[in-house]
Amino acid sequence: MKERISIIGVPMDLGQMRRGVDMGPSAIRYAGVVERLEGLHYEIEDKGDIKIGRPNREEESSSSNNLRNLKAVSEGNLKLSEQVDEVIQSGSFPLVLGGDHSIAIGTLAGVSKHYKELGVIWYDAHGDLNTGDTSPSGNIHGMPLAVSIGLGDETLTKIGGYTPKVKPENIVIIGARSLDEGEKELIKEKGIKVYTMHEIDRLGMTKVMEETIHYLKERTDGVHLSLDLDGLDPHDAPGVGTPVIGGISYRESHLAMEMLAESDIITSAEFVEVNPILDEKNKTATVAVALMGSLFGEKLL
Ligand SMILES: NC(=[NH2+])NCCC[C@H](N)C(=O)O
Ligand SMILES: [Mn+2]
Ligand SMILES: [Mn+2]
Repeated sequence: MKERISIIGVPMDLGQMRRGVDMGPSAIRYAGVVERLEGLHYEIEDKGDIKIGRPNREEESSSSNNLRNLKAVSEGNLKLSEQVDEVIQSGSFPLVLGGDHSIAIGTLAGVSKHYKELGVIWYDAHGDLNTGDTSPSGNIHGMPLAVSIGLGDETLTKIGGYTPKVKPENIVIIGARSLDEGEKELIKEKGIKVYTMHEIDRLGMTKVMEETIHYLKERTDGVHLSLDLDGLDPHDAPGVGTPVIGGISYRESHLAMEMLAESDIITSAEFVEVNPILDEKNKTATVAVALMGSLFGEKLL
């Protein structure tokens, strides 16, 4: 892992309907992310927050493409992609704090320029593989993984000036338990590797992570971790906008992060969907920071 970590906050809440997730970066900072990682002897640079515009009501309501707030979401993601690109160029590790999951579009647009065969671990209850055509909600936070493999509206797929960002065979989804019909079809059609809760129960997290790490090590030259806090069970991470019961536990998640730290394959990361308004005393942000600790090598002894 690199010695310097650059934190980028993205106060984005326009990729879904529940306000408050724009305060995620503040909640994560308040939970002590900088101190925690400094304690692990990294040099931390907090780049502050990307400015996210407000949607123009008229413009958005006149568009009929099933992509809510498309303009403001794509503009925010363009700025994010530029920041992430700069951070990597400066030799630092980009750690992006969300914000709803639509920001993965910008993160991946910035990261992927630097790798020929970028791998992605998508730790999430959802597949986020919808397009405007398949989305039941029109919420762009349900679309970033599809966008990153080049599917969906050009305004999103072209961010960064190239498409696609990731090959479907370089993706591993972990924790899935809520997939829309179109997403299920896409997973089969593209051969995307998925560990649903069924496989996690059956194999155990140790085996799931061993297989994931082995799989990605063989075929990629960098791996981005996109961790949606709703991948965890809502008991452990209640402050999320689209909770789904029966999720990955706090313990299993720590184990997963520790195994990633040992493997040394992660080259960028983002933690998304922390919504302090829906949270219980900042529990979800605190869990996010604890997981970052493990991801960056924290050990008890
Ligand atoms: N990043 C997330 N929390 N995504 C939830 C997506 C939910 C649903 N599949 C949709 O497309 O609307
Ligand atoms: Mn999710
Ligand atoms: Mn997600």
